[in-house]
This record gives sequence, C-alpha cells and structure tokens, in this order.
Amino acid sequence: MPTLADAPSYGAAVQHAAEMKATHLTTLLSSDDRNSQLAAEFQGIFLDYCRQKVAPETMRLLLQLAEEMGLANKIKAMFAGQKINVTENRAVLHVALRARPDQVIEVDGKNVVPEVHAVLSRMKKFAHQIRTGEWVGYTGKPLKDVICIGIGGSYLGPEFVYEGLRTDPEAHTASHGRRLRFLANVDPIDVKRALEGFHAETTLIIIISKTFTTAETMLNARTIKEWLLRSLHNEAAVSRHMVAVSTNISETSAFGINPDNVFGFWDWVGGRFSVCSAVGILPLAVHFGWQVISQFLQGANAMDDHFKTAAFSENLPVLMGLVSVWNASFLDYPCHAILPYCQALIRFAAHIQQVTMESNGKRVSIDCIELPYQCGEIDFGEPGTNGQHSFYQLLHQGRTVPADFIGFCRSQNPVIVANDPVPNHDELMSNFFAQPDALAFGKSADLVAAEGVPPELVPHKTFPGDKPSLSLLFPEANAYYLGCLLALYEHRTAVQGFMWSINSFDQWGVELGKVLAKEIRKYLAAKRKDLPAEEEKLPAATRRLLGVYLSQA
Ligand SMILES: O=P(O)(O)OC[C@H]1O[C@H](O)[C@H](O)[C@@H](O)[C@@H]1O
Repeated sequence: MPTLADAPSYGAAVQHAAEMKATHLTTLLSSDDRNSQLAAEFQGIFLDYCRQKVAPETMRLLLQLAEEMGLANKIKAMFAGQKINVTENRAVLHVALRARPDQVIEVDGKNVVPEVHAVLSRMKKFAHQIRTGEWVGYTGKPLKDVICIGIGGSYLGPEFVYEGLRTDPEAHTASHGRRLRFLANVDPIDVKRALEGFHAETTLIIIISKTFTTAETMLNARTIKEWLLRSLHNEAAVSRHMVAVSTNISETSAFGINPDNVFGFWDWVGGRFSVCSAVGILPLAVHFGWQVISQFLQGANAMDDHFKTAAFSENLPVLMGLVSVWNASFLDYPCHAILPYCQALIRFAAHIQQVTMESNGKRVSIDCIELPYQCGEIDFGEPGTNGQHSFYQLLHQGRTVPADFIGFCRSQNPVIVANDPVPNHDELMSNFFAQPDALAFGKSADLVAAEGVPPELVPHKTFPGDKPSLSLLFPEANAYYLGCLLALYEHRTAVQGFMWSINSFDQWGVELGKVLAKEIRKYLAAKRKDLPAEEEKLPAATRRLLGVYLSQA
C-alpha cells in the first residue's frame, strides 16, 4: 500500500501548499465564490471551512489524493468488517454498535448486528430494573448512585457524553435523583473524590475494561470492592452491587463478578471507539434512561450512513479529515485545537484527544515504512469562552494552531437577563462567531497605529491573522446531535489514518511505559519491606529519583 508521499499528486500538493502558505486568509476570504464552495451540510449540521488555508484547487487536489490513496475502498473495507487492524488481525466495526436492527454487517461471514441488539436489549432491561428499583442492593435499597471504574477508552467517551447530556432538559429530567461518577486515575485521590457522599448500600459499581487486565482499573476495582464489603460485610453483596463490561469473561469471573452481570462486547470494538458499546451505553442508560440513549445511538448511526454514502465533496467527516491532513502534513501545523462553545462539551476535547492521538500518533505506515511526512496531530481544547481567557493568546499572536469551533444554535439552558441586549446564549455565540474572524483577518500594524497607539506598542498590539479554523454549527446539544458529533470525529480520525496509510486502530505505543512501571512496582515493593531490590534492572538516574521519593515517604 503506497504511503501518501507515493501518491502521484503528492508533489503537486506540496507545491500548492507553498503557494497557499504564502497567501493570506484575508485574500482567500475576499472571494465570495470561493467561500460559497467551502461549506457542507448534513441534517442541519453546517460545516464552514472557508477559513481554512484552502482554495477550491486545494480541495480538488485533496480529493484527487483521496482517490489515489483508495480512501473509498478503505472506508468500504471498514464497513464490510474486513480485518483492517492488521497488527491485531481485527475488524474495526464500532459502526455496528449503533446499526439499526435491519442492517447487516458481517465479520467472518457472520452478521454481528443481532448480537449487538441482544446486548442492547439486556442493557435496556438492566437499566430499567435499576431505575425502577426492581433491582435493589444487598440490604434492599434502590441503587441511586453509580460509580464507573475504567480508564482510557473505557472512561473518556462515557464521561464526555455524561457531561454533554446532564444539562439537556430531557436527559436532566430523566436522571432526576440519580448520580453518576467516574473513577479512572489510579491516584487514590480519585477514589476519595468518586466516593464522596456515596453509600455502599445504594451504590452500583460498573467495572469497565475491555481486557479486564488494565492495572489501574483492577486496583481501583479491588479498592472499591473493599469499600463495599467494609459496609456490607458479605461477599454475597458483590453480585447485587458490582457488574462488569468486558470482552474477557474468564477474568471477570476470577474477580468475582457473576457471569450474568457481565455485559460483553467484541474484539472488533477498539477501546477509544467503544462509547456505543456497553462501555458507554450501560452507565448512560442507567443514568439517563433508554429513551435518551437510543436517540444518541440513532444520531451516531445517521452520521455513519452519511460517511458511508455521501459524495466526498459533501461528506463532513471526509472533508474534515482531508483538511486536517492538509494542515498537519502539507502546511506543517502540528497542533489542532478543539473549541466547543458549549459548557456541556467540557470533556469532548479530552475524549477526542485520545481518539485521534492514540489512533494516529504513529511512525510507520501499515506496511512498516517509516513515514516521510508528519502524521498525527496534537489535540487540545477547552470550551469557549473559558479558553479565550487562557491559551487563545498563543493562537492569536503566537504559533499557528488550526482550530475547530463547535457551536449550537439553541442552548440547553436558555437564559435572558432583563435589559441585557441579547440572551446569554447569543453572548456566548457572539464570541463563537468573532474568534474565527480575529484569527483569520487579524489586525494590521497600520490599523493599530491609526487608532493612536504609541509606536512602541504597535507591534505588541498587532495581530498577524492568517490563522486557519473551521466552524461547525449544530442545531442543539441533545442526545441525537451528540451522537452525530461523536461519529463525526471518529470518522474524521479514520479518514486521517487512511490518508496517512497507517493503522489507526492499534496502540502499541502505550505498552512500554506499562512494562517499565511493573519493574518500578517490584522495586518499590522490595524497598518498602527492606528486602534486596533488583537494582541493575533500573537506570541509575531512575534510582536516584526513586531514592528521593523513598526518603520522604
Ligand atoms: O478497557 P481496558 O482494556 O481496561 O483498556 C483501557 C485503555 O488502556 C490501554 O492501555 C489503551 O491505552 C487504551 O486504548 C484503553 O482504552
């Protein structure tokens, strides 16, 4: 499989990139004809990418490159259940998790949709039992509170959706009287925070781990099991209070979870793409109820259909993926900011950071060729307007960081203050619309000087502009559109990886640190008990630091 650099149009794209780099966004944006071509819409979701450093010619070249990289076939192969995660010999089928019952998606010749719907039905029933109090805790009390124990892909997505929906009017009403918390970090401080105000008798614990071997999750699970048994004094309480989401049934049994209380998923669901499996759906359905959560799944499914069937020139994930490849690999902008103008999306950037950086932070192509171009992007973000009072300084006058502005036409919580000129949501959105222009157009030294600014301050107050961004405007932040948003960014990530000719679906880069932590754990265990430690296994520099740690503990 060719790398992007082998594609026939790569050279032309590199040349064109030099031209585009030298063309200021003010010039580009002066053409209404150009601007009108650089937008797309799906079900009321409007993508405006005219503030990217692209011309119609750039898009023509990128679509040409997509053809040369076999993007259409790669997307088809993903939906067809082919084992495109070649290093783990797995299909990549998170789209099957939100498939409609009548869809057929096959892995190894077997339609997986019925299995998916069997687990969905079990979750629906379980959520109903917990929510209605039909399922009670060991002492007969309803389970009003839930702690999810899991990390990485078994944490970030569910937390993003939980935060995203908890102020949505319908979801808020549906979760009345319930609490949902996440325990991810192995830092014991996180245990204290997760347990604050919770009582064992009324708490359901969901252990979420695809492998059920992740060190952090397992230690947190043991910690919370101890907490539970300290109050309830009987192992029999475990089956009333602890359930698991995993693909590893033998490990869940070894931990003491009743097999009837395990909600499974499949090896063709990658951790960071598992929000729509039991990983996310079980806790979210318990908290918000099935009505809300099925809308979320429908939204994701609608975006899947759009990704699969829309022409590339109108396909939101494809366009966003291509433009991001343009930014990272041709214009050499390594970073990417995710800027939702919606406080409910407070954990969206953290989730997408894992989705893209764990997927596309790679150094070799799918055929083991060291990549001759920059691949992957460094993602970060915060909701606006908070970010404006923080890192936006660097975006405006420092480095160039392409940004995604994500906004909503209607607020989850409309507020109007008497005598204020606009509703509070319009105030928020005024910033959403202003920032991309400030970044693109900037403010010239001449203009600053003309305002009477003293000459020595003019350079400090000048904005160079020419900073690319795109704007995504959704109707509202409800369950349906959050499903669309999730799938949009998942597929954007896949498009990037397909274009970069990498395997976006493995994550070997996280392994080495885990192995080294094992050695340190052994070393600390020996030192704590004054037993001889295997000194030679650790670098001297590391032992020095450990010495400082041990001397103060
Ligand atoms: O769900 P688990 O098996 O516990 O894995 C949790 C997480 O840990 C791994 O190290 C990977 O970095 C993540 O992709 C994964 O989501």
